[in-house]
Amino acid sequence: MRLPGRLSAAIEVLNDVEARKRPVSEALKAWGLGNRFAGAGDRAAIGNLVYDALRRRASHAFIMGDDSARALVLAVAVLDWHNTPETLNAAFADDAHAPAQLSDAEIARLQTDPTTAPDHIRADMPEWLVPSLQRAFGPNWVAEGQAMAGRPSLDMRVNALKSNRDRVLKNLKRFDAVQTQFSPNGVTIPPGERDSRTPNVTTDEGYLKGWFEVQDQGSQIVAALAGARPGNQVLDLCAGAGGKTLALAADMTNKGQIFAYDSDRNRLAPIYDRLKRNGARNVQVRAPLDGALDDLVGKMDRVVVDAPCTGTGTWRRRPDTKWKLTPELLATRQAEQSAILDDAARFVKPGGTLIYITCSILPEENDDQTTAFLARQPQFVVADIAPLWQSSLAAPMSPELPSVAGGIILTPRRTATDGFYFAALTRAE
Ligand SMILES: C[S@@+](CC[C@H](N)C(=O)[O-])C[C@H]1O[C@@H](n2cnc3c(N)ncnc32)[C@H](O)[C@@H]1O
Repeated sequence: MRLPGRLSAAIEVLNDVEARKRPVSEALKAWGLGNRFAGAGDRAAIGNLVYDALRRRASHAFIMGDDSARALVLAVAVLDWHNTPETLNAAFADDAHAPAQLSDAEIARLQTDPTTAPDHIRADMPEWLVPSLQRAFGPNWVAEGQAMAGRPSLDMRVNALKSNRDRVLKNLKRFDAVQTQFSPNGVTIPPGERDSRTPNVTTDEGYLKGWFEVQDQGSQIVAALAGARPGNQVLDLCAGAGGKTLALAADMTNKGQIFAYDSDRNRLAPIYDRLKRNGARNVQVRAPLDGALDDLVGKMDRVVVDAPCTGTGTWRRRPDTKWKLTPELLATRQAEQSAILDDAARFVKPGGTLIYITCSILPEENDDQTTAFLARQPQFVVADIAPLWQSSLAAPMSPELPSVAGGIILTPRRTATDGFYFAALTRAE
């Protein structure tokens, strides 16, 4: 397929997402199944167009004066992929699968000065979140939003139980993988431009042998900050598929014990295979049964709460969810978070630490939760993150990261990672 056909396909996929209210990944998959002539390169390019269109939906719709799928895709083709309207129209004239020619009105709209847009549109953020973003980032909130509308890198955590970073870098040299800035075990492949394909590293023999896991550097940083050390007793209370569990097991060099729990069996299911592939032998998976964790009360050195959240920190990867978030969903997640924090507190032994993590940038899910928890549970105090950072990570902590309540916030703009919140809460002796 040439670019005109790929643009038409991207328009079709976006219309399908809108009409059927289906997740974009599903719509892309369905398009691929219905158009088997399209090769891997075509599917990657169409995916890039669709995701780019959703990442900058508000600012591109402002420029075009139109938020239709066609307007968004044309804006990506010209403004992000640097085609000119003239070359597009010439290519469209030659291609039976092309969208209709760009009209004079569309070409004129593409000249719109984006700096004339209201702030939330320049930031490509839902307007109702502006007060939250201002609270989290002060005057930098527009720049933070703009960075959140970019493409993410592909990050991997080297599994020190089975390999080392030099070996993995050598193995992934063909993808131009380089070391991550902060995570001492991280490897990253920078995001490509336009129709570049993200490599499927999960077919690499190194991955299959358990040498590395795909994990955003932000997730690696917060797992490292959790400070799990060999010999510790650790409860990973929201273990899900085990991304953090595996990192904790490696930091503990398989010594001590991790208890991995999740209230959702389906989410927990992949952890068994992943533990095997990673050679993580100090993890006991606890299935969600009544009383499953009763024997752990008051005994844990670390309790990690990687809480269910709105996922606002991952909007570069799942930009469709940016426009679907509602105040009701946020309120639901907040209620879950405070209940889980209170549940988690009972497992922490005196002198132990409760680690609170979200992949959200919203203060309602972050500092507000920390502050409210400390008020409800006065036997906990917030721990200083600076020494944790210094002893666990490869580059200094930027003074921008600390939040008002004593946590830190990572973002694409600050750390070239997904958005994450981390707070360490220590129980008095
Ligand atoms: C952010 S995800 C965890 C991701 C995982 N730690 C990782 O690194 O791959 C949050 C998880 O919390 C789980 N969860 C939600 N409510 C819970 C509860 N009350 N107790 C334990 N887990 C819960 C969800 O099922 C979900 O898997």
